[in-house]
Amino acid sequence: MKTTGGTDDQKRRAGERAAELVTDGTTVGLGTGSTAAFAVRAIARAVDDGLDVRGVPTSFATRELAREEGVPLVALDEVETLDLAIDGADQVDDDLNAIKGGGAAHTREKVVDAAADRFVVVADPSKTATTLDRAVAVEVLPDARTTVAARLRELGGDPTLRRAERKDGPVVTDNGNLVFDCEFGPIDDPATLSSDLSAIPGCVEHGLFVGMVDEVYVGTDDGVEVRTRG
Ligand SMILES: O=C(CO)[C@H](O)[C@H](O)COP(=O)(O)O
Repeated sequence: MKTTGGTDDQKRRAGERAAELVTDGTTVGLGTGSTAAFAVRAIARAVDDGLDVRGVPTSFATRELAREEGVPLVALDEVETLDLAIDGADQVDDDLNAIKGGGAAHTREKVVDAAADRFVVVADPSKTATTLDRAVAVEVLPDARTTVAARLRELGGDPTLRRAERKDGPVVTDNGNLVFDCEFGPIDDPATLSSDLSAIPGCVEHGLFVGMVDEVYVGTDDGVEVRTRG
């Protein structure tokens, strides 16, 4: 489920500006998606120039990209905290709450992004909104998909099992689980919805990132707009 309407130039500006935050000795979370990929490539160029960093990938796809580009990696289970995480988003509201999971990587993304001292989202203008209203990705244990779907409907959601492209059947996450895309309409109270989703047995993780983002770098046609929480 890709939801982006931004241009590659906008994404590149955001990703490259965020990569400038990486300094010598930084342990950096490497996000997933086309915008975060620009940051990963920029970090790789800095590594080529002698920068000493350790990247923590948030997905199989990002691990592959970082390896190809030459970013030194450390596994998620080897770090307690990170200095910085740079990640994309599907939507960000005025309070810097975000919806993630368009690449079905939101579970590891949330672990990495939450463990970082500073979490920067890289985005293009199509991702910004006053109120979150995109479908929320919900990763579920396969055997819990029926009960979780029922609980999501009780919360007012309309869940659809995410289907794979170029494979018959559902998307299977890097963790071996399934994903619902759940429409809630405009989300007026993201914090309450986040807590309600987290409380569903069998919900491994959902894509609402509430109160986690420190800054959003929005790449535009002629620069980067920096939004800061508070
Ligand atoms: O949350 C994500 C993956 O799970 C991505 O960061 C999000 O989907 C944005 O991707 P893109 O930059 O390609 O639009």
